[in-house]
Amino acid sequence: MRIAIASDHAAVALKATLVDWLREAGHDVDDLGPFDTASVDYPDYGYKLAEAVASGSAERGVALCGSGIGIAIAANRNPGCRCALVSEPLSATLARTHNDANAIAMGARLIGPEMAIACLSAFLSADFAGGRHQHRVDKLGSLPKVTS
Ligand SMILES: O=C(CO)[C@H](O)[C@H](O)[C@H](O)COP(=O)(O)O
Repeated sequence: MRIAIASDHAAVALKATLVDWLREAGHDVDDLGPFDTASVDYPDYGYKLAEAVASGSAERGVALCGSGIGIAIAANRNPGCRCALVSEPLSATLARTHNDANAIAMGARLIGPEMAIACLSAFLSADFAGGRHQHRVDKLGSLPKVTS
């Protein structure tokens, strides 16, 4: 599977760990940066990550920052990106089965590499269940646009 991954400065080390794990598992990885720990702004990398999954250049996305919160908010500004903030594997599975999430966000200052790998593994191995969940996911894409 082609997977895009991006972080901010707080999650560069976790990103490197997950890139290695993904490549060892046979995935094609687009590492969208950053590549050192100089301070950067999570909206810029959430934007890039969302663009990769929304455009179809990546099938799945992984978004990382200190808490996972900021980069998830940024990624979800793109209507083509459904990014779920997770910290344990059941939520990662449900993000796929119920929400058809195409990206997950995790917080490098909140969970360790083993838990992050467990979440990512669960996310990548689960499929969207469809059925009653389909029209709910469809509604996410057709909610009225709020301008104020
Ligand atoms: O968690 C984050 C945003 O939700 C970021 O990764 C940052 O860690 C957070 O904003 C704190 O910023 P800092 O410059 O690393 O103190």
